Amino acid sequence: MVTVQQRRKSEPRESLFTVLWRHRHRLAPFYTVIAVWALGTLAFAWLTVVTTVLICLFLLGISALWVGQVLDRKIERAYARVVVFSVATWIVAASALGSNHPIMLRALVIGGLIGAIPWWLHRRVRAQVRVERTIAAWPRVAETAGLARSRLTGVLVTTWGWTGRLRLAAGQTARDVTGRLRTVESALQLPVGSVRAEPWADRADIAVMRVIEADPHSDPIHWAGSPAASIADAMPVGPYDDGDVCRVPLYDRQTGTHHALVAGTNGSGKSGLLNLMACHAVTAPDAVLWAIDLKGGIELRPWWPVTDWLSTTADSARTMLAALREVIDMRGQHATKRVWQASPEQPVIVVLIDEAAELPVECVPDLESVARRGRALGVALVLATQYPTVNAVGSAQVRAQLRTRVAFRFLKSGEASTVLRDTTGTDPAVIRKDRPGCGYVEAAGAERPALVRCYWVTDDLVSDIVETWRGRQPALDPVTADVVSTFSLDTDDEPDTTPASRETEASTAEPAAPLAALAERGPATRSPAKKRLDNEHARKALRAALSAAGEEGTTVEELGAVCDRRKTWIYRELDALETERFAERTGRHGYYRGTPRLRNEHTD
Ligand SMILES: Nc1ncnc2c1ncn2[C@@H]1O[C@H](COP(=O)(O)OP(=O)(O)OP(=O)(O)O)[C@@H](O)[C@H]1O
Repeated sequence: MVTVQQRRKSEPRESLFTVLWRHRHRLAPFYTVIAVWALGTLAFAWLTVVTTVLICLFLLGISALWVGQVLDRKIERAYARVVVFSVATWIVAASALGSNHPIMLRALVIGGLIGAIPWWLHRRVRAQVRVERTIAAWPRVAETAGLARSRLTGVLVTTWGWTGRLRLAAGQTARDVTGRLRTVESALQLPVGSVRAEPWADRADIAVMRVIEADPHSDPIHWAGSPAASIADAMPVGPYDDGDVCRVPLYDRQTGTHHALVAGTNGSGKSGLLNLMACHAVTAPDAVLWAIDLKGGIELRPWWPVTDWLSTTADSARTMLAALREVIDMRGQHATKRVWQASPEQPVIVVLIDEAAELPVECVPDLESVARRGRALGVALVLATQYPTVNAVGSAQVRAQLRTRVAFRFLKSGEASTVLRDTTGTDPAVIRKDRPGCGYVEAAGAERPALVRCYWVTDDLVSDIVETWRGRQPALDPVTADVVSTFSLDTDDEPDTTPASRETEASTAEPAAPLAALAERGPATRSPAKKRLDNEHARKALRAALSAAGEEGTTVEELGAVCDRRKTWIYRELDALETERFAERTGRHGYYRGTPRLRNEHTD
């Protein structure tokens, strides 16, 4: 029997060059010192001191920019800048004194040693050294794991571990690697579950191997709050378990909107993801948010000030879907391009539906129609449900249109296939219960079968975003606005004041004239058949309401009810009135009043 030692002896001896290359990260400070000495020698031999200074200043400028771009940690940037500056100073001095001058040599050796210590202690370098050892040991590991003759190449150390390409022997595939992950972990003495493998899309004989040394999913990851520059930008959902960020498109300019199905058991993180999508939609300058929350508004109601339409009951959801269907009809008739081109003048409508299974069955034809035709006409549907059965999402037709799929935790293994098209290597039933927001994502550009932890948007963050973005959403395009204006604004579309609280307010307060008229009219329910005020009358009503609001002022919601318009229209008009100095904000948040100028105009 051949022992490990005998086998090692029989292996061919490596050349000095291979050894120096393999240990390049550990030996980098020595290589740098030699390179600096050589540059000093060249500068002394060929350049004047002035030329050397100019070249060094130029290189210092470039490296300062480069360091700022490449290194994300302050301490790393500081280290790099000190090293670059010291090297430049030494080369300039060497161009005057010569690099073999005893003082220069002493400075180089001492400086090199001082610079090398933080380098050797650095976490990433130590990780790199560990990786180099793994690469060296790979032929033996591969043999033990049944992947003989495979080679580990292109290894990169990441924040969370390392990633490499496994070049497989003829006949081996990525599936062979996934089947042997536990053996590989054992041979490399790594924790269970820390090695992942995925196929390489371009070549069947290459697998991507990832080793996770620190788990990026161990704690909730708060949303960083970056606004979307456009709804056409893919939305960052959260990091995969190797730290790469998963991005999901809600819309793209070539193929239109991407409808989505979000499913998982209760408490698995569906509403969290809807909140993340709401952040994306309300901060994008070319999208408006419509939302149906059939949990009575508990999840999406906080977004109401920045939504264009929020429904919290089955009845108003039915109205919204009927309106959407008509919007699509009209957009289709007026469309000049094959795919809706989102812009602030013609925004995409992002429709979030929480608890889609609660939608009344009468909605199904409208939902089917919107799912089928909305893609090319700027309507993005996102359905969240605990039960991803055909019935829960309306029909097989609707489900077929939901091209983005997100599967959070399920109770049973088989359930994954009701959401994900490809369940190889994924099992949402084994997602840890204490990791809400973890799930598998299938979307254009996000096909990896790896776990993602969605960014978490806290309630405080939702309030902050709503306050910051209030009034900044685009107005609906005229075609859509015309259609929407013929649909009723049900009482539950105005959830800041429940019907009950509105009754109390009406009986206790003494509202200004137009608002009193509203109170007399009762709750703001309109029949779908009733036509709205035209724009001219709505503008007159707005001016009258503002001038009647007195010093106290009035809210956008109340103005919306008086003028028969949604908030985006009111905000746009208020902006114009503010510019003309006819309206102003009172000191109280969200309250507006007419200026003396407007009041005088009205008295006249
Ligand atoms: N991405 C996340 N990161 C961290 N914690 C999360 C995340 N998503 C959700 N949670 C936590 O899990 C809880 C439940 O999440 P959520 O309400 O989104 O679940 P759900 O799937 O919508 O549940 P249900 O179907 O019962 O409404 C949240 O209150 C929050 O504490």
